[in-house]
Amino acid sequence: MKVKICGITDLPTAIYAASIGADALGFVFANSKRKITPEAAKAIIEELPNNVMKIGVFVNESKQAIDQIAEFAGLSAIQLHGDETPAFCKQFSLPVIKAKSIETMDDLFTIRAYPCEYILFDSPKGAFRGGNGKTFDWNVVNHFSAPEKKVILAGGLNAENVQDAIGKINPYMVDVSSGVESDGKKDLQKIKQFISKAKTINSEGIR
Ligand SMILES: O=C(O)c1ccccc1N[C@@H]1O[C@H](COP(=O)(O)O)[C@@H](O)[C@H]1O
Repeated sequence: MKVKICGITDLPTAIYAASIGADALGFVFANSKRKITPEAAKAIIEELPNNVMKIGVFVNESKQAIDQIAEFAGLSAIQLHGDETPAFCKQFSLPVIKAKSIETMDDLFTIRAYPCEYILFDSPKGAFRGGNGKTFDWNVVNHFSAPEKKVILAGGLNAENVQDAIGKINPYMVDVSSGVESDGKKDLQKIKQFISKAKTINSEGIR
């Protein structure tokens, strides 16, 4: 199972997560308690191995700003976590992850129209557009099928629930932010536990 650790704001955490198997790291450029400047993200990204995906998280940002930050910081993919349309998502040369808040089955119809390689299922928005540490009803998405898309599961995941989530949904990747923090800061022990749990379960949900 692939793992993304989101909301990276410092180099030691990024290096540690990459060294123990994180496949992707997320840098939030949107309004968030984890917001990072393009300069700080660039300084971290320059030190990371090539095989780790460097994902920029944006909410209702302009294409021009996204392109500028992506090139400056050295991003390898773009996560659009706001109200971006399918036409907006189509314009980028980097891979796009379109995030969708899931409440009812209707939310699954709209996501199929997005011309994106990746779709990300998250909880309904809270104080911020994402990163609120809340789960959603996984039953809504556990029969979702779109063979041409890679599904990323997010929203309130942690070391205690990630194996159940994988067993139920069998996503391409799991994404966590709040669930690997203590007192609002990334917790290396929690990152280690999360990655270890996510990577010791197969697609049939067998540990
Ligand atoms: O992490 C944030 O602060 C954030 C802010 C704005 C948009 C998205 C954000 N993060 C994404 O939110 C989900 C769920 O995170 P959590 O594990 O429930 O805290 C995840 O996709 C993050 O990439």
